[in-house]
Amino acid sequence: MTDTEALKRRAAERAAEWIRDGMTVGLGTGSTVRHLLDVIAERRAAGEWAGIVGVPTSEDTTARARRLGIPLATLDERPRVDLTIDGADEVDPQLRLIKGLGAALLREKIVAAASAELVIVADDTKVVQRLGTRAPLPVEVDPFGAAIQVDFLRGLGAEPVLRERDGAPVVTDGGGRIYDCRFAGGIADPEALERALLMRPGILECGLFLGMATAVVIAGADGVSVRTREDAR
Ligand SMILES: O=C[C@H](O)[C@H](O)[C@H](O)COP(=O)(O)O
Repeated sequence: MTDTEALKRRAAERAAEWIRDGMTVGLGTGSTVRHLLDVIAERRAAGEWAGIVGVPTSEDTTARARRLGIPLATLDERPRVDLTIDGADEVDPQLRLIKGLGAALLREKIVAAASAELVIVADDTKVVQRLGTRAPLPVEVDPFGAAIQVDFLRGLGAEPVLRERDGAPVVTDGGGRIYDCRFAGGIADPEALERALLMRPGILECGLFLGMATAVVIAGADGVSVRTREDAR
C-alpha cells in the first residue's frame, strides 16, 4: 500500500468508529471510501454490524459493496440515513467541501441531505484555506443544450472544461455531463456561487457541499485528526 493509501485507510478506520450496529449508513464514493467498505466488510466478517444496511451513492460503490457482501438498500427504501461517510476533494476551515472528481456528486449530495450526520474522510492533501485553489469545482449539467452552460459559467468567473474520458464526455450515473470549473484565486463566496449555479435551468448540481459535513477525519503523516462542526464555529 502506498503512503497515501495507508493514510486513507487510517481515516476510514477512524470514521468507522461512528458506525453502530443497526444503522442505515450512506456509503460515499471514491478511493478513500473503498477503504471504508473494506473496513465494514472486515468487521462484518468478524461477526460485528450484522444489522447495518448501506445506501450507496454510485454504481461503483454499489458494485464494490455487493462484492464485499455488505447489505444494501436504495434511498427510497431507507429514506432516513443515520450516518453517511464520504470522501472529498477539498475541505476548508469551515468544513465546507468540494466533491465530485469521481463524478458522483449528485447522488452523494442527495444522500448527504437525507443523513443525520455526514462524516468526511480524507488525507491531508485535501485541506485548503480557500475552496477552489486545489481542485476544480465539478458542475453537473443536463446533456440537453449542455454547451450553452459554458458562457453562463464564464459569466460567474469560471473557466469550464467539459470532463472527457477517451475522447468522449464523461456520463454520470444519472446521465449528466460535467464541467470542471477553475476559478482564478479560488472561490471567493461559495454560498453565493452555489445559489447562482442551482438557479440556472439545466444545471443539475454542483460539487459545493456547504454546511453539510458534521465531522471531518483527516489523516496525515502526524496522525489522524477529527474536526467537528462545533470546532469550526
Ligand atoms: O465524485 C466523487 C466523490 O465526491 C469523491 O468522494 C471525491 O472525489 C473524493 O474521492 P477520493 O477519495 O478518491 O479522493
